[in-house]
Amino acid sequence: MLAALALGPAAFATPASSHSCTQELASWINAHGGRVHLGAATVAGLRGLVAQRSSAVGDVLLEVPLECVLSTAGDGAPLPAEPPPWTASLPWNVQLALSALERERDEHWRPFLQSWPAESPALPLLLEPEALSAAQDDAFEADADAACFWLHEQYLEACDAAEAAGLDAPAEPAFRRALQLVWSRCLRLRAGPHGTRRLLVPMVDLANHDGVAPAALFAFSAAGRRGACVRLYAARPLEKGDEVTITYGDHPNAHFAKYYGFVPRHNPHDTVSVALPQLLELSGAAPPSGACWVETSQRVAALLRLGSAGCVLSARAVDAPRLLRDLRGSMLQLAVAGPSGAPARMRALQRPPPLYPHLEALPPGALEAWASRAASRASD
Ligand SMILES: C[S@@+](CC[C@H](N)C(=O)[O-])C[C@H]1O[C@@H](n2cnc3c(N)ncnc32)[C@H](O)[C@@H]1O
Repeated sequence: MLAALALGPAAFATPASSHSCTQELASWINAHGGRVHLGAATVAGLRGLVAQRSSAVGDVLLEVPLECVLSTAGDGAPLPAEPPPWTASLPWNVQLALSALERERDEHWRPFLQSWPAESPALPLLLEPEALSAAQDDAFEADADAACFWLHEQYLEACDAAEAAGLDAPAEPAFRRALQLVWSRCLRLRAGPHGTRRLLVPMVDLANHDGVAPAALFAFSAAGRRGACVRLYAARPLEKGDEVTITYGDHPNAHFAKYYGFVPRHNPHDTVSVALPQLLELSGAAPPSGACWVETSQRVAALLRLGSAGCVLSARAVDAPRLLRDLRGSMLQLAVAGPSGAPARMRALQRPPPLYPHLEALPPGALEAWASRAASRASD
């Protein structure tokens, strides 16, 4: 059965005609030489894909020919539907959004683009400041603000590019919706001779995320009925009516919130960056001024891996005893910013950060003792 995976309410209203849309979409893909053994269903307000027949691991559930796929430009062999040349100076996601907007007027693309939701997902950049502050995460709030600003800047850039090409600029609401839908619907794929591309693939973009046990895997294949295509393969045995999910990638929760408008319930890849002063303040042991911490720990940052126990939206709400317990537990890794002062999360992405020797194996009580020593130094 279709599992309700959403943590929050449905991200967007699914149009009433959504299922006739997806039938038309399937016919369109078939008419271009594809194969569709999937349908759409809505459970608890969330539309997703369902298997139309039972399948074994490795069975092809869906095959979408490349002429039905919108792609970014790339260095490899060209793909049939790359963005219009006048968008070339813009970031890849803006190019894809403008490509989709331009093709909305093209009859060929109607079955695909009308299957998109009327509204974009409830992304943090759309939230009012009061709603954002409920996340209790300054970095998350700042990032949402920056995304809002970035989107407006991109709109102005897109208008300039359109004007230089002698075209009408898109309306800002349509541009924003298209870009937000591109964020939440595109795949990054190694596409054989076409190189690595970001693609908007009809029907695949109806698959919801399951990062723990996705039902299907997507891949480029040169062996479609009519040549190259994107395929969905069954990743486990499926019965008719089972939800067909994919994984959107090993991202932390902040990434899911920012680009997809939801936070997975179980996410083994979630990480939260916490500066040591903040960590100690949370523990209730450090003085609120924190100046002493910043000096003594030289902008020490912690990379906190909470596993399925937490998410970025509630990280600061975690109670101090549990935080301290986690600190000693194996789920937690502490990393330290080096002399460059770069945040631990950024360094961790580049290469494994050196572990801070004092924190590597933290004995019970050590953190509290450290906190109280620093607190007494701060009050001297
Ligand atoms: C690629 S679309 C998936 C299909 C989408 N449900 C639809 O009806 O078009 C991605 C969007 O689906 C929703 N979504 C996907 N997986 C989800 C999940 N596990 N929980 C909640 N919402 C999810 C989010 O709104 C996300 O931005």
